[in-house]
Amino acid sequence: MAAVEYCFDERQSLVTAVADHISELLNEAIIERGSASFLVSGGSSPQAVYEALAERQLDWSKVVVALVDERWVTPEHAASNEAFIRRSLLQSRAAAARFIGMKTAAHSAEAGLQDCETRFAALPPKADVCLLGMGSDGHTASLFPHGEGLAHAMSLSGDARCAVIHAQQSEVTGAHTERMSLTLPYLSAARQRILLITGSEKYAVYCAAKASSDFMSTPVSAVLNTDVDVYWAP
Ligand SMILES: O=C1O[C@H](COP(=O)(O)O)[C@@H](O)[C@H](O)[C@H]1O
Repeated sequence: MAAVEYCFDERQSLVTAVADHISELLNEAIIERGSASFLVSGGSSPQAVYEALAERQLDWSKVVVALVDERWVTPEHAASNEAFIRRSLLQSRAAAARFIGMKTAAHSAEAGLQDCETRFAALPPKADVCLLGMGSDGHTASLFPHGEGLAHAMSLSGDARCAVIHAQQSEVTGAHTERMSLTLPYLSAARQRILLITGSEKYAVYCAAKASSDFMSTPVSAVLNTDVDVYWAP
């Protein structure tokens, strides 16, 4: 298991390379298995990749797009990852894709967990592509350092796909500490993981995470312990 790094001089080349890689993988999945599943992250880093992907010629009607994590806010909220994916990815050609979000009508993430698990049961045991981001605190998806629920979400013995996380409030989380996340086992089962990182501050966090086995302090370290392609640009 290893992380393979692809470094670029500037962001546009990174965006094109990641969009090329993902569209190839989705296309191969459609040819080989008749459909493709794509696990997507929120955050600021992937926006340009999603906008590029939305224009790619793929049979998007055979693609299921599903979130890796969500803040427990309604899809109308400015901080909603679902809203972000609908705005950036599910446009143009990619509007034909099916979407699985995490926020339910339930008043809390705990109360919504079972419905969320039911939604994600529609996905195959191994999703085809999983695009992850990383926060400057070493979180990925909503696996936040020392978050409540983290040990359960990271436990390799469980077969749950979704988990509730209560992150510790920080500059990174803002007010949105109540989260739903895919579990480490389900993220790790994907046929291909891609970690997208931009900027020198995050590169330093990534290097430290790669050298660490303290998964509770830097959850992204657990992903770096699997086969993952890491794409970086300044
Ligand atoms: O909270 C989140 O942050 C991470 C990283 O986002 P970025 O803005 O630093 O790129 C993201 O991967 C995750 O999906 C999101 O909910």
